[in-house]
Amino acid sequence: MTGPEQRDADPRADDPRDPAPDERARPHRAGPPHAAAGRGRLPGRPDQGPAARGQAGRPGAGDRRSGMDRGGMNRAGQGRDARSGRGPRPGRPPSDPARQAAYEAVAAVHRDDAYANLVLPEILREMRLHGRDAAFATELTYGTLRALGTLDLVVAAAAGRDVARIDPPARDALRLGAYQLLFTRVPSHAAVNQTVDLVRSVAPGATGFANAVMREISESDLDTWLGRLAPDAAQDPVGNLSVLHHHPRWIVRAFADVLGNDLEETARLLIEDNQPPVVHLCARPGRADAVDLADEVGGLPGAFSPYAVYLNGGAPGELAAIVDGRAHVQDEGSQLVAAALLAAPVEGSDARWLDLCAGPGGKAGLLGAVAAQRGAELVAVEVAEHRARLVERATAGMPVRVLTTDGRDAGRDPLLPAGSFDRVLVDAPCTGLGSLRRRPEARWRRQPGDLPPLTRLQRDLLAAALRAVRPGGVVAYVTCSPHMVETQVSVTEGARRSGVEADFVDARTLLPAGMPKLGPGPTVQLWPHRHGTDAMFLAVLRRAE
Ligand SMILES: C[S@@+](CC[C@H](N)C(=O)[O-])C[C@H]1O[C@@H](n2cnc3c(N)ncnc32)[C@H](O)[C@@H]1O
Repeated sequence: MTGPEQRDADPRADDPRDPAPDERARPHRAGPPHAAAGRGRLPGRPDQGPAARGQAGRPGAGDRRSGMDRGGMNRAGQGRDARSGRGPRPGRPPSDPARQAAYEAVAAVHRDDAYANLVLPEILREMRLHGRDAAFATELTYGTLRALGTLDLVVAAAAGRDVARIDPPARDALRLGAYQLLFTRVPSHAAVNQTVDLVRSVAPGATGFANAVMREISESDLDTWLGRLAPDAAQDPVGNLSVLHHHPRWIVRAFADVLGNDLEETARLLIEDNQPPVVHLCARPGRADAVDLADEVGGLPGAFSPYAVYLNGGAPGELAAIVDGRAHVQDEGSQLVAAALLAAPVEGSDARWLDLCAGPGGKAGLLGAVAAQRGAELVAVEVAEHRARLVERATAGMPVRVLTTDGRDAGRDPLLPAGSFDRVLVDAPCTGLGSLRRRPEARWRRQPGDLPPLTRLQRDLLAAALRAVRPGGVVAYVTCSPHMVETQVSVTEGARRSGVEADFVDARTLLPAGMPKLGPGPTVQLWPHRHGTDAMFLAVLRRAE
């Protein structure tokens, strides 16, 4: 992806809400966003086997580069040369290239803390996989990682032991095999044989074990396994949803809390979270018009944001409009919350805007484009040096000044003086639970223990924003998480601790007319299953005169 929203190894491990670089647009669904098919089989493809597909493109042992060459960095920012996992052994019969690629990606995610959306494209490139093979490898990787918790229950039940007690290479191969058996149309015999071949090449001692486990899994279909393994819906509804829809229990609980404990709606959200999102473009104001851009790229104008275009397919990074800076890849929800900051009425001066958490620059790209139209200047603050450079790239040619500094110092830092900005955006670092569609492994990596440090940061950043905004000016507080403690609690606490008097603006009035299901206000929570966007939260505060 060439757009500014590309995520890299993330020092803050915050909300990776942006479209994944390898993400391909999926066909747009007509009509309002709706719950997709339940827990049935996902689209797979008939297995052709390595013989039918030929061996072209399979790298020999000599072609294999070290893990460091692909996938680059892990979450800790370490190179992958320290990887300890086993690749296929020379001379052993490897499985087919698509499955091999998926195995390598899943293993890198678990072994090296890699991000699937970064590591998989590298592996596909290295293995020279394209077309159907690349699509199959992507489906296997993303599907396996999304459904991991449920797959692990199945593998453990079939193996008669917890997955923690299975050798990691065999465990990852079995997870991929179970996914093929239960979630795709790959014929059972092919899923079993290919998985056993894969285990033979990565964990030869476990070949017989893998064969037995795969055969046991293949004895029952997904519904039967779920019926056996999911807690009873009447006794433990959250646990039941957690297994049925492959989300950790604490995340299901958090979503249900925000959705008023409506478990049917919670299920619709979980189902939507398991779908790859449609890729959205933002037609940059003054540089492109959304309707014209939709024509140009063969997409559809967005349902809500005046800047949004839904892509129908293809690689967004290759589009001329992206390459020449007329558009960038950005979820429609992100566009809406950035535009809401600009829609809030302010009296008097309106030329100094601040983006307090700007990297990698998606919203700064939109705010900067409007600043150019309105004769304003945007100061974009980002604490991480390399992300600040991404903001510069995303806002090239716009009236944007990028500062690499800590946003918590706003209102004290002479470069960000108190009471000097007319509009301030706090797009706070968060758990990213609102964009689980985009990062298949994220739901299993995130832990409740991530919340306290993030919420402290959120409150401090909001307090700094309230110090930096002038009386009568507005602050938009945004997260890509619907978790109550990151939204309502952080806003209330941040505002209280700032010592600055401020009032809520009804954020619903700042969104396009006719948007459905925005709740009672004054804050707004967007949802994938209601609006087709990431689950963005928006609160708008006006500093008292
Ligand atoms: C949710 S992301 C912002 C996304 C961005 N607004 C966009 O639309 O592309 C949060 C950003 O805040 C940055 N950040 C974290 N702590 C910060 C701090 N104390 N001051 C400034 N930026 C910070 C992170 O590095 C990260 O780039």
